[in-house]
Amino acid sequence: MFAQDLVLRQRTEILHALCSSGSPEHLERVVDILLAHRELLWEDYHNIQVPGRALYANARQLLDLVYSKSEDTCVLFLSALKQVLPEGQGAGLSISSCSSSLKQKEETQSACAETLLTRRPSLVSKLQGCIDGALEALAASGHFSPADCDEVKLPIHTPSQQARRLLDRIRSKGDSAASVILRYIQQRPESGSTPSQDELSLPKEFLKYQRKLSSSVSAQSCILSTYGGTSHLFLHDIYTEVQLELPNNSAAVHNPLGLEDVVSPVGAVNEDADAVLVSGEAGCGKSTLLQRLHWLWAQGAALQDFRLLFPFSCRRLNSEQRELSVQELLFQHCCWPDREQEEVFKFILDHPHLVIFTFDGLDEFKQSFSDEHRLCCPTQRAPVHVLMFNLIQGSLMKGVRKVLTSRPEVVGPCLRKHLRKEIFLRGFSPAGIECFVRKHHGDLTEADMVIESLQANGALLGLCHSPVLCWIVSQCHKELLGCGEGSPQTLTDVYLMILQHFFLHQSSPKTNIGLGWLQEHLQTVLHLGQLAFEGIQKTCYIFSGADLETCGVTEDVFSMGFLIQSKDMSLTGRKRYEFLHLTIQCFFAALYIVLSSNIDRSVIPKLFEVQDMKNTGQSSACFRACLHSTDQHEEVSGKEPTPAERQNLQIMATFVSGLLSRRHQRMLLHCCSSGVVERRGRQVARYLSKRMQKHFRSIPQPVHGDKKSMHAMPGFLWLIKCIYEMQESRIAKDAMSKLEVDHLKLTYCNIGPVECTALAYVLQHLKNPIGLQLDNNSVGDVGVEQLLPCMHMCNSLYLRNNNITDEGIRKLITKGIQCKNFRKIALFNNNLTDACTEHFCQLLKIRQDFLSIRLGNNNITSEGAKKLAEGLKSNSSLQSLGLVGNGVGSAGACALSNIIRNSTSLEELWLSENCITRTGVESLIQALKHNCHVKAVWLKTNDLSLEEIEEMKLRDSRLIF
Ligand SMILES: Nc1ncnc2c1ncn2[C@@H]1O[C@H](COP(=O)(O)OP(=O)(O)OP(=O)(O)O)[C@@H](O)[C@H]1O
Repeated sequence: MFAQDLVLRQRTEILHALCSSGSPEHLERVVDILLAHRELLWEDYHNIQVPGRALYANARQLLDLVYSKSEDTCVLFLSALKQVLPEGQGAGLSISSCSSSLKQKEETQSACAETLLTRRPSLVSKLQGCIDGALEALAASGHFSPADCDEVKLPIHTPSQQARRLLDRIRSKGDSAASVILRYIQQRPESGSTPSQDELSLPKEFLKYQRKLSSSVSAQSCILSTYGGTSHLFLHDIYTEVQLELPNNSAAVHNPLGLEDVVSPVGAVNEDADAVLVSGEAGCGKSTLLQRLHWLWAQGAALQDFRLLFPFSCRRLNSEQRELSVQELLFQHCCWPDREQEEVFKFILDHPHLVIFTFDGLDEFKQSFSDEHRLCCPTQRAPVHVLMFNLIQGSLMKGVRKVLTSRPEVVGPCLRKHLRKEIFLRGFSPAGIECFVRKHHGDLTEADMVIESLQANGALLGLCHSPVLCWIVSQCHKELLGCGEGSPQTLTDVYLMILQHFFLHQSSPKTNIGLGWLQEHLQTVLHLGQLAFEGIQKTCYIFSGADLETCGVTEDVFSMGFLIQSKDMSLTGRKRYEFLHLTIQCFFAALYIVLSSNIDRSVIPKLFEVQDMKNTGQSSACFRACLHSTDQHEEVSGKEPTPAERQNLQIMATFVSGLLSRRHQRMLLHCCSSGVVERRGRQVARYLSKRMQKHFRSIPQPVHGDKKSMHAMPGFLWLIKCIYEMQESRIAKDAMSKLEVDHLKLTYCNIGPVECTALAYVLQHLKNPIGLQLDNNSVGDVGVEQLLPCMHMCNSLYLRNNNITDEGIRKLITKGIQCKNFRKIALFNNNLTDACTEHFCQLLKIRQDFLSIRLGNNNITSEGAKKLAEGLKSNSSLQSLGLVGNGVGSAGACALSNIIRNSTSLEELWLSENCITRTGVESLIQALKHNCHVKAVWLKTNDLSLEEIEEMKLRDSRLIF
């Protein structure tokens, strides 16, 4: 449905949403946005805001005007409405399409007055807190009379209305009054991202171009593409905060990063570089985060230091065959200036700090990043990859800020040295999952039921940290709620659910009951599968009509929702298509491998050799050549896969494992002979086992006397995820039977809840218990819960820096108490408070063989220390207690002293950085007099003077300052 229709049909609801509070604020904010985008003219504004007229009448006038203007105006109006209305209030309002055709409005304003208009929404909010100062500045410069000031300050106006009246009055005072107010805001210390000096003299053509680009970016970013196939949804309605972290996420744990921190100075490691990288796994929300930034910029709500934002999609840049200059790249791929191109471009070149580029999906780019081919001249033509790499490293257009997104594997040292900073995107937090589900479901009861069913299924909840999976699960809530015991456990289960969901929506419910639905749609699956499979082989994610035709994909497939029309900011006019999401393309490719009779026997083994490809290059060539009857043989077969391609192949292999698992074989038998299905299933099981054995053999032998320790090699996590997809304990047992290590180290491996599920699934089959070291990952409370099934195989568990809270500890310790092998735990730098010490107290009371508890860098106070002391009182085994960097203070130290006095096991107590004063240390000294077991008490960086330290050192050498 078109936006104009929606404005008409929803007139009553819109009027209610705008006016029911009785305040004109919503209406005025919508008008601000429309004015800023020049969708309303100044006369329109006066026709709407008639003083003394009823609010409803003003709102009706606005609706009439918007409706009578154009589809574009209605699109912007609806999106402004969504932006302005409080959460939930605009839930029922929707939009069906968003046209990106742009109009050029008559340009009459001079530069500063123009800035006041285009920045009206943000200026209204900035001026609210400083109306008096602004009026003083205008009065001092002679632009405002006392009567003007009184008029603005009328007590009936709210602060935001005063700000609007002030801006309205400045309009009639001319450009120099406008420049006074811009300068005033700029000079305020707290003004943040205010207009710079340059803005005061921005050329007219540049401003026009800026407006055109902004409207274009706004139209491109307002709707979320995953909802494009079957329904339309405003990004603003569904966008949910995601977790952003700096590489050393200790700062983020205590101080989460916000969206604007992507370009803020926080975490910058190389001030000379201009490129920021946002990295994260497939489907974790990188493109959506950029889309949100684009949208906020176009609305004047973020990144306002940048006057121009050029959004690029690497996926789309792949199809650019021509050599281009930078100017052509910007204007042809993003937005074309209607006049004075040279002048506009020159201005851009002269003011790089006003410009930001975004490059989405660096991993999808066909060429790997390289800085070998240098290019400095912005008018020189070059292949697009050369241009892009030179822009990123700053040899072209130095000073332009760049935001890149990519999957992590793809970022090599060559790119890394050009990065200002890297930010990890970790998908949704548990609260984010709930928030997303609530936004997705208008119906409260339905949302509650979905949340409840997720909470009852830890594996699925873990998967939902990935926004794309959270979207699938929400989309398929009916299937989810109806499946009872058999609710999805694996990635494959979730993708099968969305497949079934789209198919069921397509046909009559009766015909699809049972396992026959796949058979019914087999031809469609195979056609889409072939398209996906061939695409993956050629690094092709965008398809032409001809590609579709070659694979037999017909028009009726579009309405199902798997394929969407590709967004394109360039104006080629040709229709292109892409899968709803890259992971869906991988899933169809996997279905093709599993179901097609044209697939060569060697494809599955080759797929599982993907990890070796980078070493030999040979397997990849074979894999590429496996495709039956392809013309691209020669073109593609000799080339080594890029890290991103390798990752896609890994995702496909994961799906192939899941599809060929015994639990899904029955469904496949409706489409394939049992011989084929079983043979392929056996092949997968054999290869998984073989790969795992090979992996274990590569672990170096320990030096004599040392424990045998294994640091996970690349591919280990992928292999265990494949094993988990198979859901056959026999395979997990077989794979683990040969692992003989004492310590398994998986630090800095991007381990989240999903990986924890798979780890626990395989580790529970170990022959002997191990130390499991998972420091510096994103395990979180959900991940902790997923690890519980393998706790009995862990003699020590290291979970430093993993975003774990007291709730996670509650579950962990409740289980840990029952696991007799479990004796050591390290939880440095998590989000723990005194509440967790209650559980440790229990553990200490019950387990007289527990050896070490490390709780450094958390938020434990004297109360927590007292609880630990209570537990220690009846414990005779603990040797080491670490509380560095908490806040136990002297009261905490005194409580622990009471324990030290009688302890026969404690050897080391870590109390550095704990605000302990002389009183606390004195009490420790007294306790140590009665104890000869304790070897060291660490007390560095506490509240002690140098003299006190010198004196106390002499009193007991076991105190370490
Ligand atoms: N912050 C968010 N709020 C709401 N939904 C989101 C958010 N992030 C992602 N999604 C949902 O997840 C889908 C996939 O996200 P997105 O395409 O941004 O992931 P990605 O990391 O770019 O994936 P890939 O690396 O495969 O390109 C989106 O289409 C959307 O439905």
